Amino acid sequence: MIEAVGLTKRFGAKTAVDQLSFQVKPGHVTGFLGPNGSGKSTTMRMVLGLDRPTSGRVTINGLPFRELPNAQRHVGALLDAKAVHGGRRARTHLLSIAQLSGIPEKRVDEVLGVVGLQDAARQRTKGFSLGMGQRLGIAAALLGDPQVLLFDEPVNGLDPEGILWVRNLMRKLASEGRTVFVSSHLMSEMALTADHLIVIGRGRLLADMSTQDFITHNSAGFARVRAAAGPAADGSDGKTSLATALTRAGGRVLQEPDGALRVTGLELPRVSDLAHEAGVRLWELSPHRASLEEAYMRMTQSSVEYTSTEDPRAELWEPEPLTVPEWEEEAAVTAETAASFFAPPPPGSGRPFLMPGSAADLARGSENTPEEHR
Ligand SMILES: Nc1ncnc2c1ncn2[C@@H]1O[C@H](COP(=O)(O)OP(=O)(O)OP(=O)(O)O)[C@@H](O)[C@H]1O
Repeated sequence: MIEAVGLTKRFGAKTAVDQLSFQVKPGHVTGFLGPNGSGKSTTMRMVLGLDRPTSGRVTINGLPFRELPNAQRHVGALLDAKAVHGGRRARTHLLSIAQLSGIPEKRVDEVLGVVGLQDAARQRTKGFSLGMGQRLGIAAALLGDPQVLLFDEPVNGLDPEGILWVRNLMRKLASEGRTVFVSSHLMSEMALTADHLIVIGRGRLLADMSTQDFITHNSAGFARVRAAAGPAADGSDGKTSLATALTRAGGRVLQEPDGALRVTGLELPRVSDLAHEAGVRLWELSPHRASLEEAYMRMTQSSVEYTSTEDPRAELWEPEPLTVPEWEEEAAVTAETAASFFAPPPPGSGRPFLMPGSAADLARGSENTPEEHR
């Protein structure tokens, strides 16, 4: 088991990892998720004794990595697949690691076979593709047949077949009772691979729960409804009349980019009845589930360190003025609205974790401002 308690790492004024506490248990694939720069690699480096924590501690089976007897035989890791001498052949690279750790030569050929590089064994690694490099890194991690495995972005550069292979390999390693800790920023991939998720943003813990619980807590149901173009029966704008009727009936209404409305808090038949009563014809009424990827993006959005700006194209075009109907403001500003869509708590159990930057946090005042999560 890997255990972090109050783990913190500062680089000068930069706090890369901030009071992280979590456990990674054997027999499971634990996904470690977070946006670019959120502190995943730094955390993994501290687990492996490559960076020293500023405060707090992290142990593997109760001991810091550096105090583990014959650590290389118990812990395998893929951190940076490019950290290989380009002039070396793949087999020679693995053989040198094996010899340093007292691992028999036969094992080198075994792992080359496991990762599908047997035919490239005698090629120099500088000619390797990104995907081949990843496979070689995974082979190195498997050399000592370790009980604890860490993989930093193992599917980087792999084709779909390679991604599927890594997914199955992680699951197989966990099913053998090993501790498997895998970092990624791809929520969709982790949802398929990991049983448990640890999500961080700006070095802080955002979620630590089973993948199933994460899905249940974060993929909210909603209805998509689209008013027919043109005026309603009373001559008013159909979409506005519909949104007003839905909001008055207790629904929460948000505008979709394509002009449809996203409604939570009302059953589909009720939406249909309300549209009928308002004299609005519908072109669409359908049930939907917010995707896990979307929930993850919402959760981590205020923790994203590197964000792009719009390309103004040197003022070659004028942005269109934005008109916000009255009902939209009413629906969008309540804390309940955002909280219920972004992170619906399970019935009777309260909120599972904080959603930095959500309207709910803002409504609570300075207690959880986005600034605090930096
Ligand atoms: N040696 C270092 N010196 C200074 N700052 C560092 C150092 N290593 C990491 N950082 C900073 O710490 C923060 C966390 O970086 P880290 O590489 O751990 O994030 P990450 O989640 O692994 O990102 P990515 O998904 O892009 O790989 C970043 O802001 C990074 O610039």
